[in-house]
Amino acid sequence: MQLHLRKRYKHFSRYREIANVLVRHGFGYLAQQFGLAEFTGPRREHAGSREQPSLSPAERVRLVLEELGPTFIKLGQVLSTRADLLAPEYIRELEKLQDRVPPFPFAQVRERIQMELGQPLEEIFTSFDPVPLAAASIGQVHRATLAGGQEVAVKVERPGTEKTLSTDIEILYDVARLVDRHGPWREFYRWEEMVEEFERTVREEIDFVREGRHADTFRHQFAGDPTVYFPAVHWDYTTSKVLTLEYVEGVKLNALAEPAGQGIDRRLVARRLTDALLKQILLHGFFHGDPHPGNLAALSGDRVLFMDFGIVGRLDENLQEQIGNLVLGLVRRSTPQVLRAVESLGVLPPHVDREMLHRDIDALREKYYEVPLGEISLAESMSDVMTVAFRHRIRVPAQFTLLVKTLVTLDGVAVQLDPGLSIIELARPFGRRLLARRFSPEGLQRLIVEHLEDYHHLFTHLPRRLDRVLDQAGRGEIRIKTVNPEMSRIAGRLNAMVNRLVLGILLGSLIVGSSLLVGRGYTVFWGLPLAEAGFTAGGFTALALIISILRSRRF
Ligand SMILES: Nc1ncnc2c1ncn2[C@@H]1O[C@H](COP(=O)(O)OP(=O)(O)OP(=O)(O)O)[C@@H](O)[C@H]1O
Repeated sequence: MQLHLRKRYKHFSRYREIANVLVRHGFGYLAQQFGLAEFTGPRREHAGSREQPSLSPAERVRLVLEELGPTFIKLGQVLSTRADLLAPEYIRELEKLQDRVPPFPFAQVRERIQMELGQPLEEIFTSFDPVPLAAASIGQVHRATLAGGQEVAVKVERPGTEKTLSTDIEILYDVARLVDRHGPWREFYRWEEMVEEFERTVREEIDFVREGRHADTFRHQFAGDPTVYFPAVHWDYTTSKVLTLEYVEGVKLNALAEPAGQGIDRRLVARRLTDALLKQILLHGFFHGDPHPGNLAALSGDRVLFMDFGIVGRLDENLQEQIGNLVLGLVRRSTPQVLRAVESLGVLPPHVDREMLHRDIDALREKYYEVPLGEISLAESMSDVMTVAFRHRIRVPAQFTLLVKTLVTLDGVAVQLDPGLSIIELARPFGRRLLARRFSPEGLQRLIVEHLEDYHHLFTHLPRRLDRVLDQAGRGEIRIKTVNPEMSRIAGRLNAMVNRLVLGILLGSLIVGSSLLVGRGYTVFWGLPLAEAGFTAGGFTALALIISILRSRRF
């Protein structure tokens, strides 16, 4: 297997780094399969190998990704949402991937701000805390005050992020194409497509203008809602590499340790958070894709603050409809309906064992049949569904897996705040609303208007066509013609074979017949002996037979 030559030399040192990390953690065979073996010496595998027999393969995968830096950490985090692709032990390990890194120096923050905003830091801000509030691999957040007096949180991109990302993504593409062509898993996964999807996600995440727009969208959708809050964006001080947000002080949900701590009603916060996310998912089709407790805080009056809008999920109408069916299924407690919706969401592999799939689906139905709605854990039921998808290699859309991951994260956060909370119970009114919306006069009208042209065509032509068909049926004149292109090819071949057989028999008879007539003195026209005439005819027949065989390329 050969990697693309030009790229190989352009990114030589990075390739070598990746190969060595793989080998060090006992994945030398993978380096080989990914075409990276040439970047490591054969001895290194043993000399540098840090493989610890006590660590499971999943743990070692996590260590590899952590060691390879931001792109691979992100890759691992994205993969941790793909319960349809990876076994549960890998998902659990990848979920642990930490994006905490040492902050980059304040001098670089200052330089970046001046370069991006075109003014020295001191002219824009009256105060700027050089110690970041948080530092991640893509950026770090500083607290500051604008010249106008507004308190802000400034997120600055880590220098070199773009370059490292581009190199790593080029390498990932290169390896993916190679694996698609020769790898052992090419039947099941389209690796290049997966890298494309990943690239789209991370590029979106490192573009702070997009993140700002996401924040604005949420702010707009929840304008006037006193239960949740989304910080405002200071667009004059925002570029793709610097994001300036209104600073909002709250109690992070991961710091809400005491049941009655900090005068906050944990149950109310849990309920409001769940409600807001369900609204985003089921009504707006646009949701916060990373609601972990570090990205959420409680404000006074138990208002929920959302932060970090780098990862958002979008549900197109079709997906929203299927998810709507899923929720309706949950509300009606009809597991078959839930599973039908999931089945129609996914891409079934060509050789799926349908019988086994249905057996698994039945087992799920039985598992949840007797359980009261309020006691069903959303996280558990979703992961059960994803396990079935994984077992049968059903590929589900990335947006759906992000949704599942979001719901599972929400389940964790909300249940920790209020162990008695049931997301499924809270989804019930949305289910009703969805039903009402779908079957309301406006909903039906919208449906009809959307399909008006199709219906118009159908209704204007249908009576005439129906009339003609019924008329023919009445006269017993309906003929059904089946065309099988394979059939006519086989028939053609058979014809040729029979012709050759007939020629062969004719040739045999001519030779035998003519031999019997030799020396008998029988003649045909112009005194030509009959036996010779027979042999001549045999010669021509033999020639025709040879030509026919040669033309059929079956000599
Ligand atoms: N508007 C804000 N007001 C107050 N603090 C904020 C605000 N935005 C971000 N922060 C603080 O900065 C931290 C990191 O912000 P954010 O999550 O956006 O950065 P990140 O680099 O994407 O981090 P991660 O990927 O780990 O979530 C938050 O956890 C919070 O403490």
